[in-house]
Amino acid sequence: MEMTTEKTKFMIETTDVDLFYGTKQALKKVSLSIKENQVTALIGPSGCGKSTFLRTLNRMNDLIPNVKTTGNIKISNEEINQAKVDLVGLRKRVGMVFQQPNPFPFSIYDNVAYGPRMHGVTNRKELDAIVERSLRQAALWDEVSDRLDKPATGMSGGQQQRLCIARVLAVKPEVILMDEPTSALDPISTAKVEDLILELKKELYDRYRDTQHATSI
Ligand SMILES: Nc1ncnc2c1ncn2[C@@H]1O[C@H](COP(=O)(O)OP(=O)(O)OP(=O)(O)O)[C@@H](O)[C@H]1O
Repeated sequence: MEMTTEKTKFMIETTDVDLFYGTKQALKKVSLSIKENQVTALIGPSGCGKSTFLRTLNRMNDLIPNVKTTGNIKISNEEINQAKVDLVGLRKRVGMVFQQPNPFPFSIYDNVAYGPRMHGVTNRKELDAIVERSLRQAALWDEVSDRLDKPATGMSGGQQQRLCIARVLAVKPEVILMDEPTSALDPISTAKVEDLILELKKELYDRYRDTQHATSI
């Protein structure tokens, strides 16, 4: 069932986005509008620029030397492709999950609490609640609630990827970018992550509906 708000708006709008790695052009005039409250997949041949495009949406390409991006990129109607944008704040709003699960070498709890702590949450009860909510949303709570203090690196690959999703959810992003999040996983873990993506669409839509604060994946 397609879910729409009464007034559906675009969460992401790009206009004429060009991107160069040095002299090599990887994106040419990409103009795209993506609605809120939905899961949108980008499909294309290897090397066509899918990952590059995703990274323009939270300015991750800025971390790569000699990258030049031009054009307009709006998230929730706010232009993000300009110097004055607060990149920490942007990456809180636009979270990212990568192909390889990349948990920090900390405990399961500290992985999820990392983002909220970075954004100023210090109260233990509040952090406990965020960690539980995020792990439940990532369909991981039942598997790890009795070993939150254990290293995240001891989890299976599929669990690690769901932990990375929980880590993103902990800071309540508006958009979650996932770059082939199941390609390194076995078929059972892949099915769990795919189910989770559809569950999240429904749950986050319900959660944010009242505040008109939506999440796109
Ligand atoms: N850091 C980089 N420096 C130089 N060129 C790069 C860099 N990253 C990607 N490219 C080039 O940009 C183009 C787009 O790459 P990108 O990884 O975005 O494609 P993709 O569609 O995600 O591919 P795949 O499906 O294989 O992951 C490719 O030609 C690639 O070689």
